Amino acid sequence: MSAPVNITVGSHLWVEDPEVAWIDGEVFRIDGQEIHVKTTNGKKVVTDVSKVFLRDIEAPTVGVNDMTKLTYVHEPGVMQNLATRYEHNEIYTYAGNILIAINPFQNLPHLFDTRTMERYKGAAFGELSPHVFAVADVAYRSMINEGKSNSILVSGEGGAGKTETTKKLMEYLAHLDGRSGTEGRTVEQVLKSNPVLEAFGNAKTVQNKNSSRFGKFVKIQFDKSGRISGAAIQTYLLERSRVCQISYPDRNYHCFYLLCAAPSEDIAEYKLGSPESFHYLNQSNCYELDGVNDAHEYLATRRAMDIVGISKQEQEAIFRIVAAILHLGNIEFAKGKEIDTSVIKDESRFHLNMAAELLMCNTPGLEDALIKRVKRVKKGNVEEVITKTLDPAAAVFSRDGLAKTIYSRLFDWLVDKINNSIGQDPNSKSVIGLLDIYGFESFECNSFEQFCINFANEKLQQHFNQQVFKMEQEEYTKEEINWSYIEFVDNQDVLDLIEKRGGIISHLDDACKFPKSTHKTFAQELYTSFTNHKRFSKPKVSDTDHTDFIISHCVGKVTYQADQFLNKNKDYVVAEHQELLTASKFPFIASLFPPLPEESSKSSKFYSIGAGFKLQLQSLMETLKETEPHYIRCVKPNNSLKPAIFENFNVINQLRCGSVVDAIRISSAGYATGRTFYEFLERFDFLDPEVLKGNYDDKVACRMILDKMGLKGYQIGKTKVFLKASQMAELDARRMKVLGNAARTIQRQIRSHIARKDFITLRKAIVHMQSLLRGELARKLYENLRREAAAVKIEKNFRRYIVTKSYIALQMSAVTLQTGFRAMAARKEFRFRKQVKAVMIIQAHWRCYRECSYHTRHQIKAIIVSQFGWRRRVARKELGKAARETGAFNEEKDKLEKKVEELTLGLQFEKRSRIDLEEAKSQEISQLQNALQAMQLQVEEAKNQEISKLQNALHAMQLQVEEANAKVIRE
Ligand SMILES: Nc1ncnc2c1ncn2[C@@H]1O[C@H](COP(=O)(O)OP(=O)(O)OP(=O)(O)O)[C@@H](O)[C@H]1O
Repeated sequence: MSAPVNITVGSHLWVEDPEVAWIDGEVFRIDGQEIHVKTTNGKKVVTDVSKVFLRDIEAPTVGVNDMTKLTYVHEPGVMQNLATRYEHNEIYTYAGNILIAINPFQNLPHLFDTRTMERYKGAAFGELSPHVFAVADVAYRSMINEGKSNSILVSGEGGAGKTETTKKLMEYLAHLDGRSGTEGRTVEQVLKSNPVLEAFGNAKTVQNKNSSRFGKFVKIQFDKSGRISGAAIQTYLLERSRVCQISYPDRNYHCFYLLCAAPSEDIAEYKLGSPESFHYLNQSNCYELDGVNDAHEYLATRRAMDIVGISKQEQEAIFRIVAAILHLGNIEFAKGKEIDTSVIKDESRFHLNMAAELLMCNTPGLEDALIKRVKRVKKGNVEEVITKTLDPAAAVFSRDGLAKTIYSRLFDWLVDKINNSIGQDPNSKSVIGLLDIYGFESFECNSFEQFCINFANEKLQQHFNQQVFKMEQEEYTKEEINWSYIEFVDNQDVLDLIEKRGGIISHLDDACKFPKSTHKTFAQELYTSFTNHKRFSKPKVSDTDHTDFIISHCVGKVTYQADQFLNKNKDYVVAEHQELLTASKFPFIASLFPPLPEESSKSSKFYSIGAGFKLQLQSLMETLKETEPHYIRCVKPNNSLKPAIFENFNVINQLRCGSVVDAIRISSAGYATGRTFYEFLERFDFLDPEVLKGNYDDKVACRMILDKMGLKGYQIGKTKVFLKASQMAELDARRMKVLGNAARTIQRQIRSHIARKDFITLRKAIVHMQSLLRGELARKLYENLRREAAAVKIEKNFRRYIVTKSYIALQMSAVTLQTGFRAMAARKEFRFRKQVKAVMIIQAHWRCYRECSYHTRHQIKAIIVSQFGWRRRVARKELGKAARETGAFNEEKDKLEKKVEELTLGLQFEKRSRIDLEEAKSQEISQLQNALQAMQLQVEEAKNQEISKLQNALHAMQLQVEEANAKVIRE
């Protein structure tokens, strides 16, 4: 970092401060090289001009998105910018190619919700505020457009937020995939498997209560159409020592505590107790995590296992092993009767039995595997077997070795199982790799784990350097463009020190192979071999027994304690352990320890963890080299008390570890893109139609395009065009515009063509469908009409039948009635006639009688009259004669008169009786007429009643017929 030269009195500067790293102040005096500054905390500082940095007092109050835009790129400026942004909850900032992600230590849901993902989908890089989604989107688009695999390297110190960031990246890629349901579940499966991996691979550390104790590289595979088609998780270097050794405030792997908090039936089955009762857990007095309920987590882990496809039996087996490891840890050893021998303490027998029961191997077998070693010594042609009992310390070592071996095999099994459940796509050509690997570690006590972690980080740093600095700058030189070189720390020498033949790892392997080696001889070897190595040193301590050594890593010096290096580097399964576990009656355990070939099963074969890790890293680097890298550097603020969070050296160290400041410089000074003329023309030739028409040399054509676009400050090398990120962005924007227009025109044409084609097909289909439908409708209509006509006909016939039937019935009844009436009338007539005849006869007789009597009377009368006359004449004659005889005559006359009078009276009486007879006759006739009339009325009434009954019946019948018709029509 070079100091500014244009400093005057009144300039605002950053000066170093022993407490807060950098503090700002104002220059009040300049004495040659000495600068006098009044700092904002009221101090007056005198410092050298080379140790101060100009402060941009006009810097935006909310900071800048991309630190290449900072007026002054230097450490305090970068720190200030990050701190300002962090205060505004802006946790992401670009530093050239790198995304700096500061751990917010709080949930910021608005930053990661689906709407935010949608916004970043396809958005041009830099268009929106910096975000982890933008990095994932760029990687995805680059993979799709360039057909090249991409990788996102997430680094940072423990607890900086690497794992969380990786999860967000996966969530975004799953969102881009946009599928739900059973398809496209790959990334979700990876995400869902996290709780399982975390339960077995994460633990509480000083820095992070959920620290991943293994490195992870998740390869997300894509098919030709850019859809996720598979994924694979590769894990690195699980911290095995943690299983047996922890110190406050760390915890062991979460799974042990989860099992101790399991439901009572599980606890009873595995004969477990509280974590305090187990040696592997009670070495640290920390058992619980703030805000975490282990009982709930146990169930959540079980659920996650279900999702990942780990069967219930497998889950039982897994937790059985975890319980067995806890019991193993409680086996203690006492000195045996013979010197340098050991026996299992009586009070540990319970745990020995439990461990044997859970591992399903016989107890004496386990006891022997823990404390006895069998050696085969060849004497001539005879092989002699010597059994040696281990001393207590070696037995403890053997016990811990067994626990670690079982645990690491279990972890590897889990990773394999998860990979099988996710599924890989063998045909996938494009991959996005997400690397979540531990950052540089430098503690008070650094052992083999820190050595490996820091080795991995040196490797990644080299990869980063090669990508960002070395290759780029080498290319500028090769292309002979105007370029001022930026110094960067090349770490090849550190890597040589560690991994090269004759380096620390090979010394370590040699020491491991040589039975008499100790950590002291190993350290001594290192001291002598690397006395003059500028990256290696020996601490200046008076203690001659110490075995520490210092490596000057690219981020600073780290002192390692070599005393556990040999033990920790050895990965082998003791032959006795292997034999015991292979013979386990528990198939799951036996499958974790498949039988070894005959010769290797007899002795324990050593496998170097360091060398294995080196190979793993080499393969990882090979993979990364084939990908387009993107970097995310996670930073962990010291505390959450804003704004003082950055006023500490730790954060500065993290930025230095990531070479953040240098990366910003190179990004702002360098050229983000260098493309060959061919590539450039292939991408941008259509920006200048003249280039397309003419037959220009590639270099000239490139220049023509760049000039036409009005770009300044680009460089044209021997074979490549070099552009700054902003220029590339400008060209890309224009390209996108032209392509967009062209695409729109093509789309318009194609859409109209497709639409027309679709329309014609649709119309044809519709017409066809219509004709089919119409035919169907007509057929239906015809059928309906036919049915209707049939119904009408049936109805008609039915009605006719009903009506005819009722008519016939009516007619019959009418005829019957008529017959009845007629018969009655006839009888009546007959009776009447008979009566009339009788009456007439009576009348005739009566008249006859009357006439006769009249005649008789008149005859009598006439006779009488004529008699009277005669007699009168006779009388007269006699009267005359009497007159002559007078008296006699008068008397006679009186007598006669009396007789006349009597006759008159008789006549009157006769008349009166005749009248009476007449009256009686007329009365009888009127009575007969009345009776006839009444009879006629009765007949009429009966007839009417019968007719109305018939009519009602007819009406009801008609209703029935109509109803039947309606039913037929409805059907
Ligand atoms: N983006 C984020 N939003 C909210 N909290 C976060 C975020 N990133 C990290 N954290 C918090 O920081 C803690 C540590 O994060 P994480 O486990 O990702 O760190 P790490 O870098 O992977 O650590 P280690 O190397 O120890 O595994 C998380 O448990 C979480 O509480």
